[in-house]
Parts: sequence; C-alpha cells; structure tokens
Amino acid sequence: MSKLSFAIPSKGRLKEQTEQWLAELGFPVSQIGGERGYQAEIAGLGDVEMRLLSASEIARGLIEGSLHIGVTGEDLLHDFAPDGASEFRIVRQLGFGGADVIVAVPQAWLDVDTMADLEAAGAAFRKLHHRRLRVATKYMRLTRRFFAAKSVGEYRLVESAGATEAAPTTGAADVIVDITSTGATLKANGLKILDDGVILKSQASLALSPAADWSDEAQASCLRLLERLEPNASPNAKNLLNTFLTHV
Ligand SMILES: Nc1ncnc2c1ncn2[C@@H]1O[C@H](COP(=O)(O)OP(=O)(O)OP(=O)(O)O)[C@@H](O)[C@H]1O
Ligand SMILES: O=P(O)(O)OC[C@H]1O[C@H](OP(=O)(O)OP(=O)(O)O)[C@H](O)[C@@H]1O
Repeated sequence: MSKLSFAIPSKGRLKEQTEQWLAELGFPVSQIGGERGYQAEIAGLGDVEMRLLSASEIARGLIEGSLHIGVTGEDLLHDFAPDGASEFRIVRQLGFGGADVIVAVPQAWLDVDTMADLEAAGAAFRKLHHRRLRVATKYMRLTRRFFAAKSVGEYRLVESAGATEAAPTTGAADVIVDITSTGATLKANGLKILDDGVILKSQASLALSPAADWSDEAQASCLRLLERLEPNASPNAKNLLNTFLTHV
C-alpha cells in the first residue's frame, strides 16, 4: 500500500455534503459506474487512490490502518477506537453531519435526571428485580468509557442494530445511548436526555490514520492533498502532517 488511499462516504447522510465540500474546493467527485458505482475519481488528485465506503467502514479503515485519510463521523471514529482518541488524528472538522451521542431515559423516570441518579436507580432496580438495568446502543465502546468515567456500573449493555429509541417501549432495554440531531426521534419515543448525558458532540471530519503504512510516496501525496484541501492553511497542513508523522 504505497499510494495514498483517501476514502469518502459512498452513501447515507455524509455523502452529499462531503461531495459538495470537495466540489466547492474545485475537486468534483465523479463516481465510476454511476450513482451505485463504488469507485471514484477526483480530477486534479491524480496520485490518490479514491475509495467510496460507508461512514462506518471508513472509521474502521482509519483505525485499522487500511486507509490513510478519510471523511467520516467523529462518533464512529471514537467508537471504533479501542484505545480512544490517540488512534486517529482529526485534520479538520467539516461543519456538517453534526449530531450528539447521548444517554436518554424514559420521560416518566421523574427521579432520574443525571448519571448519578441513573447509578442510584440501577442499584435500586437490581435490588428489586435481581437484574441490572439494560442500556441499548450500537456505541458499545463509547458507552462503556463514558459510564466508567461517570462511575456508573449498575448496568449491562444490549447491542442494538437500529431503532434504538424503541428499546424502552418494546422492553428490549431500559435506557438508550444513541445519536440525535433534531431530537424528534427521542421525543416521539417519550425519552429525555440526562442533564450530564451528552457523551460526544460529533460532526463529519477529515481524519488521518496513525496505523497506516506511511511510505514516502503516501506522505508526499498526503501533503499535496492537504495543501489543496486546506487552501487557507497550507503552512498548517505541512506542520500538521510533520507533527502527525513524527508521532506515529
Ligand atoms: N441524525 C443523525 N442520525 C444519525 N447519524 C447522523 C445524524 N446526523 C449526522 N449523523 C452522522 O452520520 C453518520 C451515519 O451516517 P450513515 O448512516 O451514512 O453511516 P453508516 O453508519 O456507515 O451507515 P450504515 O449503518 O448503513 O453502515 C453518523 O455516525 C453521524 O456521524
Ligand atoms: O434527532 P433526530 O433528528 O430525530 O435524529 C436521530 C435519529 O436519526 C437516526 O436514525 P435513522 O432514521 O437514520 O435510522 P437508523 O437507526 O437506521 O440510523 C439516528 O439513529 C436516530 O435514531
């Protein structure tokens, strides 16, 4: 893997705005094979291997090192990184794809407004029902880290593959951790965010992979790419890459 691999979202929420951001900088993306083609070219970025992948795959690729640079949601990067934020480098937050990862409980839980209340409720729940409160989420690592930081241990995780906000109503779980932007889904499902329950304020970001194979060719291409994508901050791009590479 000597050529620089640069991944952008192939579908979903972040695709259109990523392409718009690149087009505004003068780099229109053309998808090879039309709308459903998963290969792409960006005119003017000749020495870069473009990859079209889902936002989740991009986060995983950056953490594992199969990609050098990519655009994805910070929530996904944080969640896929087993050891936390040292496993990726944010070059630039892109100002779109904004959403918060939050802890929410049923509105009817009048005594539970904070993470400390949740821990107390979990202890009481276990005494009464002889089992732990269940927290439904797809953000397994983020949830574990946040709950530990808040000294909440009276819970067990239930992995959710979608429609997480429905879990308290269907009985699949008692509490949820999920992403929210307008708050409409939480409201529709009778849930409230805990006062200190915002785990992460996420947005789409351009990120580098410390785990990738940074050949001389990849470094040189990355510097050229950053200088083009950061037209107002070229010296910063160079500093950023140098600092980044000396810490890899
Ligand atoms: N309201 C929102 N709900 C979910 N994700 C949002 C929202 N607003 C912004 N995002 C961002 O978009 C990302 C999800 O995008 P998308 O659904 O395309 O990705 P994905 O997880 O790769 O998809 P898939 O689950 O199909 O693999 C989130 O991780 C988050 O960074
Ligand atoms: O705060 P809101 O604006 O209501 O947005 C939040 C919801 O949007 C996403 O779900 P989506 O409908 O994309 O389905 P998904 O569960 O398949 O991601 C996300 O998982 C939340 O459920």
